[in-house]
Amino acid sequence: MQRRDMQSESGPEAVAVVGGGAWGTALALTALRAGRRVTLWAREPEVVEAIERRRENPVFLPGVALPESLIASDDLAEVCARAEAALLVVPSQFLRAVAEQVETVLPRGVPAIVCAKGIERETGLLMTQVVEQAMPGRPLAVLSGPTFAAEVAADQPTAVTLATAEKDEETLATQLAAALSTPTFRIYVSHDPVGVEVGGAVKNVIAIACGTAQGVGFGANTRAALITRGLAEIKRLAEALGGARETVSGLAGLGDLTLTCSSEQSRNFSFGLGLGRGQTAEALLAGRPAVVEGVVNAVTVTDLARKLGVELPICEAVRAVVHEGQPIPEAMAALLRRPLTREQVTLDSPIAP
Ligand SMILES: NC(=O)c1ccc[n+]([C@@H]2O[C@H](COP(=O)([O-])OP(=O)(O)OC[C@H]3O[C@@H](n4cnc5c(N)ncnc54)[C@H](O)[C@@H]3O)[C@@H](O)[C@H]2O)c1
Ligand SMILES: O=P(O)(O)OC[C@H](O)CO
Repeated sequence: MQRRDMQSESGPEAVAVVGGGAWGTALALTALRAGRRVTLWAREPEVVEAIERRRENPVFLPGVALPESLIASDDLAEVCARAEAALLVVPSQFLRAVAEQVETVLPRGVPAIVCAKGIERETGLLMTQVVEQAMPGRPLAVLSGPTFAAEVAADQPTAVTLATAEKDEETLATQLAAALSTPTFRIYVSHDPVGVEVGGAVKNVIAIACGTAQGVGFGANTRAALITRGLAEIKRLAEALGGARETVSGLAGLGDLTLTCSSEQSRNFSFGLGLGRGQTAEALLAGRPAVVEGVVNAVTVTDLARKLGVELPICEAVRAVVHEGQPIPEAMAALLRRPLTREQVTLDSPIAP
């Protein structure tokens, strides 16, 4: 593919960020740094009030100073009225309901960019498929990759993937990438939303497995095995859904998997760590405002894989431990008892520089 000068594309000036959690707040800050006018919708009036009065989101992203130019509101219509692009940044299981509301107030033809990571429980649909139903006919993209909100907010160098749903949406993808990139937030363009989204959903579940392994006292060997075999699970599911294995080797697959599986900053990894140390899932989740997507996605990805006849043994083990009460040693023994098999590693096609 020919390389294009993305800076020359003109994109949206006004951006609505729908979702005032950690990631929505960090993305709002990034869009401001990229020179956009940004409005942020938060569901909780106390979050809106704290941003407007104290210039901070103490509930979801404490300690990060937010500039005066960030306009926050709990009125979705006000936030979306003049937007030229909308970032949808609510947890996966709430995305449909929120997208349906956004559809009623976002001007026609304005693109929606999905920033949630997961699969919908009731339908088994990917997030862009959910939004296609909730906001029919909208130009659509998905943004994903290795991004801890706090590090993005701190302006640390970060790279992500932005994929458009339609192959012929090259202009949309490049415009959005140019509009939201900063000197430290580097957006690569892809045309494989399926590969991008499967990576984002499944890595959360594998991160729970890695945290659990560390929690019970296993070290680097076990983590490397889980990451590598977890990547194989992502590739199998992505391919079964029509995605490309090359995408899974990229930022939204291997990149995000490596990040989330290796750091206690990850909510999913630290949830697993707690499980491995003997805490219950209920106790670990009680009273926390932040989402641990891998908990529900352990069910959604395995339900989907079972329907498609795809084997995801690590995700199944996480589901059994978190949702079915299987003791961790039993789940680990079952994984290790699986028949020995050939390691099927096919080379990806050459990648453009
Ligand atoms: N935090 C990160 O570092 C990060 C990075 C990349 C992607 N993501 C993804 O972004 C999405 C949002 O995560 P986050 O980290 O911003 O959330 P968060 O854990 O910081 O906050 C929880 C969010 O859920 C919202 N919420 C709670 N109940 C709701 C309801 N009934 N309806 C609608 N919204 C409701 C809250 O308003 C809040 O915005 C998730 O899919 C997550 O995987 C997060
Ligand atoms: O904290 P986690 O585990 O939800 O991960 C956050 C982001 O998805 C990392 O890319």
